[in-house]
Amino acid sequence: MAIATATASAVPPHLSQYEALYDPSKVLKHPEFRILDESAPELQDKNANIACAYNPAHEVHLIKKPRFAPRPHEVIVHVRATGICGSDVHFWKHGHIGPTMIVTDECGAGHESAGEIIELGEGVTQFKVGDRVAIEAGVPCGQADCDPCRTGRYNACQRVVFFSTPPYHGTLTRFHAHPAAWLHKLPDNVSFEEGSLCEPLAVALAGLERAGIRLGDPIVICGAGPIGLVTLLAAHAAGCTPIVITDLVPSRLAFAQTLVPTVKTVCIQKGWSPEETAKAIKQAAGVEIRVALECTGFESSIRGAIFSVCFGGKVFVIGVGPSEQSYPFGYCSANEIDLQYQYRYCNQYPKALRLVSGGLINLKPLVTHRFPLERAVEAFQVASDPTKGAIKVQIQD
Ligand SMILES: NC(=O)c1ccc[n+]([C@@H]2O[C@H](COP(=O)([O-])OP(=O)(O)OC[C@H]3O[C@@H](n4cnc5c(N)ncnc54)[C@H](O)[C@@H]3O)[C@@H](O)[C@H]2O)c1
Ligand SMILES: OC[C@H](O)C(O)[C@@H](O)CO
Ligand SMILES: [Zn+2]
Ligand SMILES: [Zn+2]
Repeated sequence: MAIATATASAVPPHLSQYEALYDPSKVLKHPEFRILDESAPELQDKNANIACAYNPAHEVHLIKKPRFAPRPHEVIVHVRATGICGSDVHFWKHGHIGPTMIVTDECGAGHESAGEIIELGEGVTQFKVGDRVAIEAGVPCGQADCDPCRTGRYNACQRVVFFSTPPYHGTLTRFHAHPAAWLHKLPDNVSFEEGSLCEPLAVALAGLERAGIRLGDPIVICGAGPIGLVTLLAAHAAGCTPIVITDLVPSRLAFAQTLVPTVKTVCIQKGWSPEETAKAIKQAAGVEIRVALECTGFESSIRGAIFSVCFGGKVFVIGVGPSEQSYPFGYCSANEIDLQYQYRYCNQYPKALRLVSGGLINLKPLVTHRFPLERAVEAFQVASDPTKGAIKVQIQD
């Protein structure tokens, strides 16, 4: 399914306000809009709607966006914590994700956010000013003529407004307008920082759910980046054992062991064949592996995962890599290997918040670097530089 970047014509009337609100031509041509350098006086003004954006010239900078009044059924959130996702960095560095999500203009980053409601639009009854919320960044159309929305698999909605995917500005901003229906109240014992981390956790939870993970499943997780690590935390909470995790970078595997000391680590050596990768994984597991949760998207890792699971096993690919890849058809066919893929998530935020609030998943250690909003450009540089050793870089306001 080509991931459509919603255009004005495709966005139904009730979402057109987002097209208007977030369409670059409406934001970038607004009299208040400007690109800010580090000496801009606006950076001293806590009422200025500062945001962080990337553009087709592969620049990332601070911008001043207009402040918007809440529309009916919408609220204004003072965004207090935003995590930088690898996808934000990818849009900045490469200008696209897959064949259709292209940066054509300045586009605000960020889709892992939580904050405090400061203004209610008409008709909002489920929240009050001061409520603390996690922002679900994908706002589907909810129309009766849209099967995915009508059947609840709204991550497939072709009219979705996914904030930070062009043309929609993201939630890495001081003040963000959002439909109240796509906010989730934070339990009192869940911080803004944890609320923002519920976005990558939602990705992992959707993967475990659709992969049919069960108590006692022997699994391998390929890749120990933020997604692989939240997947590790979720799989451990779900009672998977043994869990093997792989990566190319020893420090990321060491970090994984601080999160789940019983995890078995495999450092993939350059030049290993997929069969050698699988052999190392199987040796580390000591038992047959039923499911591989692949969190890199790279062909070599996916192929290694295929050879590592048992007859009738499953490779569930959360990673997003090159659009065209090859895989060992004959081996998959003769071993009844199920291959499954995932695109974002649906219906996961309430579960994510329950697991964090209930103490089953501790996300706090994932945040390794924190920056104030005014230093978001520096934060992006740290997030994009593997030598800095960041796992999750958070921007807080
Ligand atoms: N399906 C979705 O909805 C969804 C949502 C968010 C992110 N993602 C994707 O998940 C993937 C992981 O995201 P992330 O933020 O953790 O990325 P990341 O780049 O921070 O981490 C990827 C990790 O994989 C490791 N790696 C690379 N090649 C490897 C190999 N051959 N074997 C083992 N490890 C290898 C890297 O060293 C790195 O630590 C990305 O492809 C991202 O686009 C998918
Ligand atoms: O966490 C959600 C993912 O990063 C996004 O779907 C990205 O891949 C495209 O916007
Ligand atoms: Zn993301
Ligand atoms: Zn829809």
